[in-house]
Amino acid sequence: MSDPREALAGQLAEAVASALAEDLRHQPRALLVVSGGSTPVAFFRALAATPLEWARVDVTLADERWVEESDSDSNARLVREELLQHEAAAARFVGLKTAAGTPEEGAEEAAARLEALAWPASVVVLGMGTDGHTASIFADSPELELALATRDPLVAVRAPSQRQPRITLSADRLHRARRHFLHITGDAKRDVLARALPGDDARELPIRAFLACPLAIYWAP
Ligand SMILES: O=C1O[C@H](COP(=O)(O)O)[C@@H](O)[C@H](O)[C@H]1O
Repeated sequence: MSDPREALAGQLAEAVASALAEDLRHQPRALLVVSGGSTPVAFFRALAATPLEWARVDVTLADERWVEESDSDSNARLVREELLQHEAAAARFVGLKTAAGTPEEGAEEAAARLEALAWPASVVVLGMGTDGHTASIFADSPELELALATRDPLVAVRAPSQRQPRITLSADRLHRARRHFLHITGDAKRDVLARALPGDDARELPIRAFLACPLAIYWAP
């Protein structure tokens, strides 16, 4: 039997590519918002190998750690190394990290970059941590209420549970997409999602902010 996580990544890549192709039939460019972390690597590799009019695709991130792109924790680095390859090398990537020293100082420039993109996004692919966070919307961050409520596109985040400051697309901006996918693997994340589904307090489990809209859940053991 094939590796279930590889198979899941392939199925997700197929669904995302087909959504992008569908939107490209009636608009000049399509926007794809992806998450970082470890889960998306197999998905990025599968998507990068998929034929598509990539030169008409913009890619940005749901969130970023405020680290240099040379840092192994950089989500931009992950996207460049794993997604913007092969067929997908022609896509245009717009990162969230700027030259500013802090996400608070860099948020305005990053927001201006986002405003130049064609919203609504065609697809947002969310991830989720075992603490129920998604993007960089963390239950323990002082910016939690802001990230869930603001109409601003970005929020600078300093969560005590995280080593680095971060920047995240707000829940409102992440909602501005035609299609939402959640990509998770493993029993621990399945159990967190099972706990999140019957409740509605996104301050406890931020993933709940995305359970009230259509969300295609891609899970494998
Ligand atoms: O910190 C992050 O975590 C989540 C999940 O990451 P994973 O390593 O468990 O796959 C991710 O969705 C988010 O973009 C990332 O910055």
